[in-house]
Amino acid sequence: MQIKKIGILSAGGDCPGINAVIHAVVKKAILDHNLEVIGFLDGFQGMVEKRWRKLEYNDVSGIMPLGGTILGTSNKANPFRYPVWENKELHFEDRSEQVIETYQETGIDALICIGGDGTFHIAQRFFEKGLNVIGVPKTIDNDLNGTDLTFGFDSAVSVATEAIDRIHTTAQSHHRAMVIEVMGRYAGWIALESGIAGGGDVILIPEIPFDMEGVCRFLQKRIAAGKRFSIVVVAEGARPKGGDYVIQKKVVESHDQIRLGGISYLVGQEIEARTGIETRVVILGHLQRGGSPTAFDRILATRFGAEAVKLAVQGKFGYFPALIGQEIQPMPIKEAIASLKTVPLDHPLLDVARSMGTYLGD
Ligand SMILES: Nc1ncnc2c1ncn2[C@@H]1O[C@H](COP(=O)(O)OP(=O)(O)OP(=O)(O)O)[C@@H](O)[C@H]1O
Ligand SMILES: O=P(O)(O)OC[C@H]1O[C@](O)(CO)[C@@H](O)[C@@H]1O
Ligand SMILES: [Mg+2]
Repeated sequence: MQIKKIGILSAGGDCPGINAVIHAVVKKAILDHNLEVIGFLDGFQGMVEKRWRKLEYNDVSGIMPLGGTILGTSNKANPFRYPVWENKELHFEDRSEQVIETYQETGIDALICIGGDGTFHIAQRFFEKGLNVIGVPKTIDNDLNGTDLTFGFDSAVSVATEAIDRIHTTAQSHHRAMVIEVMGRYAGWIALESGIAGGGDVILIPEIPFDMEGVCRFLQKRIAAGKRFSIVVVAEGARPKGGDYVIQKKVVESHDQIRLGGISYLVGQEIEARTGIETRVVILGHLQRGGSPTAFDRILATRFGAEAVKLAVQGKFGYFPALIGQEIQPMPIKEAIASLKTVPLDHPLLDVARSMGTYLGD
């Protein structure tokens, strides 16, 4: 089958590099294959509501370094369980048929879905319903299976590392403990990598429930050794042993309703109460998702975008381009959603952190 027209959408949380994917998809589609490209607005919401725009070559000029996504996104619009508010009451409806209608009406031959695990779940269901779907793996969390890396992760780690560097100097000047909370609900990749890059003294990740007493003992030992400040990097999904997540709010329309945030306050309060060390807390939050992608993410996003077009032209539907070692390889979307890619307890970076004298809370 020779394809003539493709659609593209970005769904789930935004992250640096989505525009670099759109840039690559549109350029390669037009330059190498003379395809027409349309972009659906706000993820699957735009397919349900029939909102899209044509993407011409000039529309993507200069967007590579821009954060966010020029198409908009939604992390609530699951067409199979679409949130509908009526008289302030929420109910869910199956709007998947509308997506299929939009796909057919627009005359696209393939749909490129840029997203994380949630988006890939939806994409896989549409693939099983007969749509020609291709995925592009996005998420700052790096928790998608089947690919060594997702784009967005390197940018988030860079932002978090710079923040830790800045916090280091004020911690040092005031002889304080500083607790920095980074994103990562169930996977501690951002905390682990930015913690190592920023020289964190303590790194707490969701995969290793932490011992609060151990954290306090460790900080006191640092003081006894003449280190008058400490940096504690904590993932938002980290939990004390026997304890639970700190939930900031619930988003009722979401598949995973909980939004985490605030574990750093608990850790900071406990440090101050148990050790008397003056402590301050910083939550980086959505700063980690905003702004310009790193050069690494621009290149990875460009490789993914170009490969996604290649997969579409080859008719390799139900697949996404994955980074395996240095190579980009086609991987079934199914593979990516089989389970979440958390930090394995025997991961070499954990050993590296320990060898640097970092305490991991266990
Ligand atoms: N397991 C699932 N099965 C079906 N739909 C899901 C699932 N998880 C999430 N979704 C839906 O997929 C959409 C996007 O999910 P989510 O907000 O987690 O973004 P994502 O694509 O996983 O990217 P990220 O997690 O990086 O933000 C939401 O509409 C959500 O309701
Ligand atoms: O943008 P929202 O809805 O606050 O979601 C925040 C969540 O999304 C992510 O940024 C990406 O999945 C997580 O790290 C974080 O827990
Ligand atoms: Mg997700």
